[in-house]
Order: sequence, then C-alpha cells, then structure tokens
Amino acid sequence: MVKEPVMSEQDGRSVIECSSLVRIYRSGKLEVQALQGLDLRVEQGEFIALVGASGSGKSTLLGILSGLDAPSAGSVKVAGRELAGLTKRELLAYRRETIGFVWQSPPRNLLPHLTALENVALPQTYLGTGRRARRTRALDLLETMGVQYCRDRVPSKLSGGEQQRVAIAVALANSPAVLLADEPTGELDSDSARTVLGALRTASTEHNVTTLIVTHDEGVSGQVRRTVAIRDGRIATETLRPGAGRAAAADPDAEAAEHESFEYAVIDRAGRVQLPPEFVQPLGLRDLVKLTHEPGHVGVWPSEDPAQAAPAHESEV
Ligand SMILES: Nc1ncnc2c1ncn2[C@@H]1O[C@H](COP(=O)(O)OP(=O)(O)OP(=O)(O)O)[C@@H](O)[C@H]1O
Repeated sequence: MVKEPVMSEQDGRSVIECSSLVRIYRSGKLEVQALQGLDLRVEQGEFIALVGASGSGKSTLLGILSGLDAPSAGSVKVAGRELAGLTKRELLAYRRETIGFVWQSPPRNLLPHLTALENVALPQTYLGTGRRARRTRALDLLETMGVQYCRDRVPSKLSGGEQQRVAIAVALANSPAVLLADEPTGELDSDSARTVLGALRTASTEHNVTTLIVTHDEGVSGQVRRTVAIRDGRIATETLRPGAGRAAAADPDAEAAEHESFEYAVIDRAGRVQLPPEFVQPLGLRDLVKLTHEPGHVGVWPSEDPAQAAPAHESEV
C-alpha cells in the first residue's frame, strides 16, 4: 500500500501543522470551547511533550490528530494531508497507516487473548503484509523495545511497564509517521515510567517517528527537548532544553546543555503574549507593565519605579 509522503506543502519538513484550530463541544444549550484557535507545528523526527492543566484541551487535540475527532474550524495537516476533508474510509486508513497511538491504561492498548507477538503482528494484516514478514517485524519490534522475552505471554501475564512497551511496538507496527501517546506513564511506578520513556525515545530515534506525548509527569516533560504548554485551548508557552535526549557519553556538550533551558512564550497574530507565572510572580507584575525597546530584545518592567527594577522578562526579537 502506498503512503502519502511525510511532507508539508508549506515548508517541506513539518509533520504536524495545526492552524487556528477550534473545537467546540455542544450539548443542549451549553457550549464548551475546548480548542480556541490553537497553532502548533511539529517538525519531522521531533520528540515533544504536551502539558497543561486538566481541561486545557490536550486530549481534544490528540483526538483530532489521531483522526478520532474532527475540528469545528481551522486546519490540521498531518504528514502533508489535510484531515478535515478526509472521508470515513480515508480516516480509517489514516489511523491504520499514519498514526500510532498509546493510551494511558495498559490494558486498553492490547487485545487480552492474544500474545505480545500476536498483538504486534495484528495491525500489519490491515496492510496486507504476509504472515512471515509480520512475524519477523513483530519480533524485531519487541526486541527494540526490550521485551522479546514477553513474546508468548498474554497481557495479563505482563507488568504495566512491559504492557506499555509492547503497546509501543504495536503502535510502530505499520511504520507510522507520527506516534501519539496519552499519559503513557500515568499508571506506572517511577522505574517503569523511566523505562517506558526510554522505549518511546528509542521508537523516535530508531524508527524516525515524530512523537508527541501528553503528560502530567515532570519526569517526562523535564527530559524532552521541547515541551509545549497548552492553556485554555491554545499553546501558551514552550520550553526548549537543547541538551535533553542527547547521550552525554556520546556528546560532551550534552551534559552541560542539559542544565540549560529556555522558556518561550507564544506571540499571537494580535501581538499578545502570555507571560508564565514564574516570570510574573517574583516581580509582582500586574495590571500595567512598562515596555522598553532594547537592542535586540524587549524589556518588560513593573510599572512602579522601573529604573530601579531588574527587567522582568527579556526576549530576543
Ligand atoms: N465530549 C465532550 N463534551 C463536552 N465537553 C467536553 C467533551 N470532551 C471534553 N470536553 C471539555 O473540553 C475541555 C477540554 O477537555 P480535554 O479533555 O481536551 O482536556 P485535557 O487537557 O485533556 O484534560 P485532562 O488532563 O483532565 O485529561 C474541558 O472543558 C472538557 O470538559
């Protein structure tokens, strides 16, 4: 089966492009705007964490990206395809071929009466892959995830962490362009969570799959290079950690860079920027702030006695 190219018409590298995405839930006279004009771009091979308070719209976004839900307005392109125009049949093919998904709850990811090997082989039948090739690929994926010893066990005989690693192998079975994971470590102890995060990273690097993880777990968000924070249905801030995810032994700069991180705020089309609390609270910024033009950046100052206060926020422009 021929897949659409993993390419955006816009810049040739973005695998996920959400533009002014809106999702409104209606029940009776009530309306909830779960996504309120969200913009997000994720490049080929990126490994990112999506964080945000409960109700901020994370699951809604994942539902749309996975083709299970549709936006009320706006555009969402994955692997170069606009999802809004796809028929039901095309969406089914999209879910089977372009997206791999890992849910929070380990039992939800696997069929209980099939062994780990059979679970990983199953999705490949949708692509018409032959029996021997399915088995070979399933064994390879279980090995990559470090759970080949689980191949003949059914899910009830696996730990939560083992089930999640088998689930990642299932998600990779059809070589998706994008791997989506909704709180994949949410029900695991910290050791298992670390192993599963490592397995996701392996999936991303060895299979070159663009990976987006929704998480509340700071152990996860603190270790990925790019963390995107969603607030009230929009991307509010981003944190970039240049060294995160690089092996220190292989890269002498990685350890130093791991301690360095930059927080970015999103500036919308109207020029609005939402400053994160850790920038606002220490200086008691409220109501009116003073803006100054500085060479190459903008200063944001408390409005009272700005000459004596340190700049509250400086950003390169
Ligand atoms: N099917 C639905 N019908 C009506 N409102 C919904 C529906 N699904 C989500 N919502 C509302 O949309 C908003 C965003 O919900 P969403 O589940 O996307 O948030 P979330 O960030 O994933 O939250 P959590 O971290 O608790 O899972 C919330 O106000 C929620 O109550």
